[in-house]
Amino acid sequence: MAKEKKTFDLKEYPFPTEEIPRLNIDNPETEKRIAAGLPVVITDSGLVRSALHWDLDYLQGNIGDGKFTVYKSKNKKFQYFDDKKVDTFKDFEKPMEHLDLTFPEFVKKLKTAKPGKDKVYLQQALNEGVGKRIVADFLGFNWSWVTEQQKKNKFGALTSNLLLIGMEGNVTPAHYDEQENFFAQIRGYKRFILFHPDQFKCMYPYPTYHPCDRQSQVDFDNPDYKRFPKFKDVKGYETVVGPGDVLFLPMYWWHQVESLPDHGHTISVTFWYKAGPIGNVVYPLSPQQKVSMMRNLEKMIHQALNNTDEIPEFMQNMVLGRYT
Ligand SMILES: O=C(O)C(=O)C[C@H](CCCc1ccccc1)C(=O)O
Ligand SMILES: [Zn+2]
Repeated sequence: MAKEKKTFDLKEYPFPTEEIPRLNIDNPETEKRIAAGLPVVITDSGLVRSALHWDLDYLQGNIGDGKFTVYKSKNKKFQYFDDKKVDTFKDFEKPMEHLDLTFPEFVKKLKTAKPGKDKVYLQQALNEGVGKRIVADFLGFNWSWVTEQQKKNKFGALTSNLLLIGMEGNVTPAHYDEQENFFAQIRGYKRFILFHPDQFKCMYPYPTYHPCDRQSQVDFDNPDYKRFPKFKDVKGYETVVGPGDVLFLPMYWWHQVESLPDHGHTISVTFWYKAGPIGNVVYPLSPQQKVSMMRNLEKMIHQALNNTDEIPEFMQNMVLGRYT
């Protein structure tokens, strides 16, 4: 008997979305979608079968007594920013605070946070510093399947497994990553809203030299349609992943991630892979290739002018009235 479809009371956004297919690992369609660079929720993969018992107590007792990267935000949004680019933007206001806490310190903050007060989000790459039972759980992941997918789809090297422990209601605002990602959900429920890379014109990312490079400037909770008029035309895909689900999140696909309110804290692990070799170029270029090209051109102009203040006028002089 098929599992009854779980339904959730989800916040409405001002754009249409379609459901991302949920397919069993043995369904031939699943590998077809991965090969086509399309998102898919893979059920029954057992990818993180050895971690499904993880909860705060178990992790606190076994993850080790090192420090963990924890972000603190005054609101529910945890917008990533690149520390290395902060000083090129004098008036940049950090959207969240970076703390280094022991696991017990993190758990205490998570458990004593008052609603609407500071929220916290642990985001730490799993490395050899963890306790031996966590190492054993990590070795118990379904590495044969995920490594087979890496090879079949000619992904590059595995770069990191990020452990994510978020409070209910935490939001990672819309952004894209330059890596392929198998996102494994261990505990709690996360809503993913995705947009195809060809929606770049509706998402208005920050400039590449900005600390929030790769992040959309549009606030989904209060879109500024004057500055970002094409956001009105955006269309997305969405799903809610629960324990044991794995979302294949293809490189350059935009995504916003929300730990469902009122469903408790969430625990997830990412499997990020570098892009594979480019191979021969086929025309017309794909949206992903065009985004990569735009990034390279922006970086070249930034380097050549060697002055961020001159970039807007330079770019506008090149395009306005000539290509518009
Ligand atoms: O797995 C993904 O790609 C996600 O976006 C998951 C997201 C947290 C990601 C944090 C982050 C964003 C950008 C750079 C480095 C780290 C969540 O689950 O809240
Ligand atoms: Zn991401």
